[in-house]
Amino acid sequence: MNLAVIGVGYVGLVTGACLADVGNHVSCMDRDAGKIARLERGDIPIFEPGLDEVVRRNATGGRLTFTTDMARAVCDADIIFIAVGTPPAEDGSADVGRVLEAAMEAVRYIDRDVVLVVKSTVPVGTCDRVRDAVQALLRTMRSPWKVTVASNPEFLKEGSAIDDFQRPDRIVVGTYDTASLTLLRALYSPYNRNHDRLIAMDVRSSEFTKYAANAMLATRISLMNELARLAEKVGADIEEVRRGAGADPRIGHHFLYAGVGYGGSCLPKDVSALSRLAADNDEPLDLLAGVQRVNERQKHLLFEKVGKVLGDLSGRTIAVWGLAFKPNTDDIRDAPSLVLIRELLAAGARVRAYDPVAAPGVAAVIKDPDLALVGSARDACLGADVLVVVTEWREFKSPDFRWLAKTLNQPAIFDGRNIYDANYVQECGLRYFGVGRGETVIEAAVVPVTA
Ligand SMILES: NC(=O)C1=CN([C@@H]2O[C@H](COP(=O)(O)OP(=O)(O)OC[C@H]3O[C@@H](n4cnc5c(N)ncnc54)[C@H](O)[C@@H]3O)[C@@H](O)[C@H]2O)C=CC1
Ligand SMILES: O=C(O)[C@H]1O[C@H](OP(=O)(O)OP(=O)(O)OC[C@H]2O[C@@H](n3ccc(=O)[nH]c3=O)[C@H](O)[C@@H]2O)[C@H](O)[C@@H](O)[C@@H]1O
Repeated sequence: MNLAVIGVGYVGLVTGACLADVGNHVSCMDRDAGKIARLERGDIPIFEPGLDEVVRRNATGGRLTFTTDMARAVCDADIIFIAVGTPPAEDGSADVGRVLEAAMEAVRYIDRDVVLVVKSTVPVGTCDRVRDAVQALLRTMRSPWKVTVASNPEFLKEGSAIDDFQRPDRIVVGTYDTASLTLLRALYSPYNRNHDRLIAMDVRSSEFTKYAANAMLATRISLMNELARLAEKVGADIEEVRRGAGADPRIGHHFLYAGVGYGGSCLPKDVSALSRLAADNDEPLDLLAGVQRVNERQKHLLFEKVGKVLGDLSGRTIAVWGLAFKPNTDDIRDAPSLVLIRELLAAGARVRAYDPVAAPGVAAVIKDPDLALVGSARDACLGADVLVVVTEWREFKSPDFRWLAKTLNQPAIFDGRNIYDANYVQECGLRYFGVGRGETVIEAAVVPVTA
């Protein structure tokens, strides 16, 4: 099929590249000329494992092209995907302005009947708005073409986006008519062969499903983070609790990790947008308000812990491992690391931070002479008092603890992701502070620090 993808970000680029990889011809359009120029040179603007290979293969094969020109992008297209951003507006709702704008601009240039698929995450009712606006435009233009709108939210995760797209748990499609459902079913058939993963529904339910899923995920994390705080107080280890509770198949082991709060471009903004939608419809979601509150508080946890142990942070040097909001991405949108670093700097500390890929993003948003973004995990620890682990990149999982014990001035690790064995770390000569891992461990480990 001939496809156009409008908005070439984490979702648009993965969608375009993967759909080209199964034989479609995909034209990817973005209004960011710098991004398109890089893509045309074969330079992938985001870090996403495996993406560069799929993009190169399909660009070389002539199935994947990039442009800033909407007319070029949509000519010949049977299906147009809208994958532009839907960032939070001031009141917490999702700003769907770019979606409407992109849809209207695309429709101006169509040269056949098309299905216009909204892939961006949008509040319930947005596809109705897009449909109405587009129909009005077609009437004004006296266009001979028919545009059918459909909803097809994306569930991929950054860091495993290619695999998630190619082997989806489910493909949710919301349509107003059977013809567009038939077309989308055909488009997704390569991912749907052995097991029917396509879940067809009405458009509003499809839009809602995306928010419900992210709200559910955020709720699990906030509940675990809240339980972790209590576990610490009552002398339990949240890691043991996670293993025990998660063994119940109704609960499951996935997405049950206590940590430094959820970040990224989606869970925070989608929970906030859903809360806004609920309030606007006089059905406030009390539970989600708590989920958000817990998450905001959790982002301060590491700073509080470091302060509790070191006391006055002024003049201290803190090593930070991990800046991206999660491993295997360079995305720092709403990353807990930013909250921690800003708090440390405000308290007068110096920060030496390392991330395998996300440092340039942080350098662009925090410009402070007391923040050094260094080239390796070891380098971050040189001259540092303590080490704080914020993102669980694989390369941080098994460090040389004895080297750390010798190198850090006040040998202590604050493990924001509970990736280390507390006993072993302590045996190696470091104090250990995890998340929700027992007040007894913490109490025993805390020793006064001399300046
Ligand atoms: N990042 C993720 O993992 C996921 C994101 N989503 C949703 O997908 C949507 C896109 O998210 P991302 O890919 O992360 O965003 P992004 O910010 O990485 O990319 C959006 C792209 O759209 C372009 N754009 C904006 N307005 C445009 C317009 N009028 N015409 C042409 N291009 C335009 C921007 O220049 C940018 O390159 C959002 O609604 C998000 O909630 C859904 C699932 C996963
Ligand atoms: O709508 C979206 O954009 C996407 O949002 C999330 O994907 P993503 O933000 O890429 O990353 P996640 O793996 O969900 O992690 C989100 C945050 O939660 C944190 N997290 C995750 C899992 C966990 O057990 N504990 C925990 O603290 C991560 O560290 C990270 O900060 C969802 O998982 C995707 O299904 C969805 O498509």
